[in-house]
Amino acid sequence: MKVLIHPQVDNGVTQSQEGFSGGTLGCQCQAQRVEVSVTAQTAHNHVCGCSKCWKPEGALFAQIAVVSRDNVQVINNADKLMVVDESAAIQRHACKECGTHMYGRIENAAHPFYGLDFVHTELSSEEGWSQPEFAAFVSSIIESGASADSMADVRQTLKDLGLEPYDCLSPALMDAIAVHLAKSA
Ligand SMILES: N[C@@H](CCC(=O)N[C@@H](CSCO)C(=O)NCC(=O)O)C(=O)O
Ligand SMILES: [Zn+2]
Ligand SMILES: [Zn+2]
Repeated sequence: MKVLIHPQVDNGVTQSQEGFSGGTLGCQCQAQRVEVSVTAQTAHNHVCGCSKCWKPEGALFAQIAVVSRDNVQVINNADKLMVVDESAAIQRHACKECGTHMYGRIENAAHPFYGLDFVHTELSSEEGWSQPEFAAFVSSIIESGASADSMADVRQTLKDLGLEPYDCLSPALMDAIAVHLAKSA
C-alpha cells in the first residue's frame, strides 16, 4: 500500500535543472517572514525520517539538502530566528513564530560536514533545486510515532519513488564520513 512520504515527492520526484543557482527560502508566517538567500545549487538532497529535521504539517519525512555555508544568508527578519537545540551537531535555526527551520549550521570545525548548511528547498518558490536522491534514517520515523508494522509499505513506497531507503545516510555519505574520521584519527 502506498504511503504519503512528503508533499514534494508524493507525486513523483521533480528533476533538478542544470544551471540552477539558488533562490530565497521563506518561513510560513503570514507577515514579517524570515527570508534566507541561498546563492548556489544544493546537493545530496534526500528525504529524512529523523526526529530532528523539520517536517511540514502531516508529513512523515523531511526533505533536506546541503549547500556551502558561504552561500547562505538571512536577508529578512533574522531577529525571529532561534536555535532549536544548542546541543545538536546541526544547529537548526527556526522561526520562533511558525516553527519552520530555515537553515541548519554545523559550528564544530571537526565535524565531517563542517562548512555545509542544511536547508529545506521546498521553502522556496523557485524551481530547479537538486532533486531528492535517497531516503535517510527511515527506521527513525518510528521514534516520531510511526508504527513498526507500516515500515514495509514505507520502504516499498520509497523504492517505487526511486528513493532508496537507508537507516542512516546513503553509502556515499557514510563513506565520506568514514574517510574524514580516518584522516583525522
Ligand atoms: N534516530 C535519530 C537520528 C538522528 C540523526 O542522527 N540525524 C542525522 C541526519 S539529519 C539530516 O539528514 C544527523 O546528522 N543528525 C545530527 C543532528 O541532528 O544534529 C533521530 O531520529 O533523532
Ligand atoms: Zn515564521
Ligand atoms: Zn534528519
